[in-house]
Amino acid sequence: MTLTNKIAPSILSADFGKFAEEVKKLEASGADMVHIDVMDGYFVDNLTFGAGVVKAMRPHSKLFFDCHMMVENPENFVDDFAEAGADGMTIHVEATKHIHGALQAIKAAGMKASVVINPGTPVEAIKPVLGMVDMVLVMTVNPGFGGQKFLPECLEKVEDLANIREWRGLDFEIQVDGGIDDRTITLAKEAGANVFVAGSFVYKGDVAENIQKLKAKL
Ligand SMILES: O=C(CO)[C@H](O)[C@H](O)COP(=O)(O)O
Ligand SMILES: [Fe+2]
Repeated sequence: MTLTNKIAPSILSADFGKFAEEVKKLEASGADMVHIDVMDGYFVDNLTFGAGVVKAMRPHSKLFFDCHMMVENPENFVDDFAEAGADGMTIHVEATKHIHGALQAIKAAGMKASVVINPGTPVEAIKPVLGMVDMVLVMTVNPGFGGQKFLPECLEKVEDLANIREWRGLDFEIQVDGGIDDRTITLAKEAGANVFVAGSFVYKGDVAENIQKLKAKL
């Protein structure tokens, strides 16, 4: 199975006053998707934006809108995000009592359905849903804020997921998120990840140049 390597810049580190311009710039700069960090102030200690902002950005880009839902009970937001034009929703196994049903609802709404685990959550917690997801996100920082230090101990879970995928003949992608730069991306790739979220690294300086620096490592 060959999975394409992808760079997913996180607009969490972009200028919140210029999202239309920022997503256009990402498309012109060779980004493969736009990573949209939705935080509710409950699941994590930070509050960002919701479906209204996704809807406002939608006319400005054809890129895949990859919504990382750091919200309690993400199943309550499926219809709003589908209507807003989200392409995929990635939901935390820690945030719902009904992970299987929530993933089913995302698929039924026509979006890609993905699951995410925090640094303290084992792969075992998501084994029952691995056969139904498009992507597994392994957090490499604790969720809530950009600019944190990469946690290398999370890569063991990336390796385990890549092995399970092979044994079971599955085809989900493996994404990493948190502290990805032009050094840590290589560690994550070697562990078996193929989708790389990067916020602070991409937005420190020239966006296009930084995306190319990451792509050069893949
Ligand atoms: O989900 C996130 C935080 O919860 C962000 O996507 C992530 O932190 C990206 O930012 P950086 O590359 O600066 O670590
Ligand atoms: Fe994220």
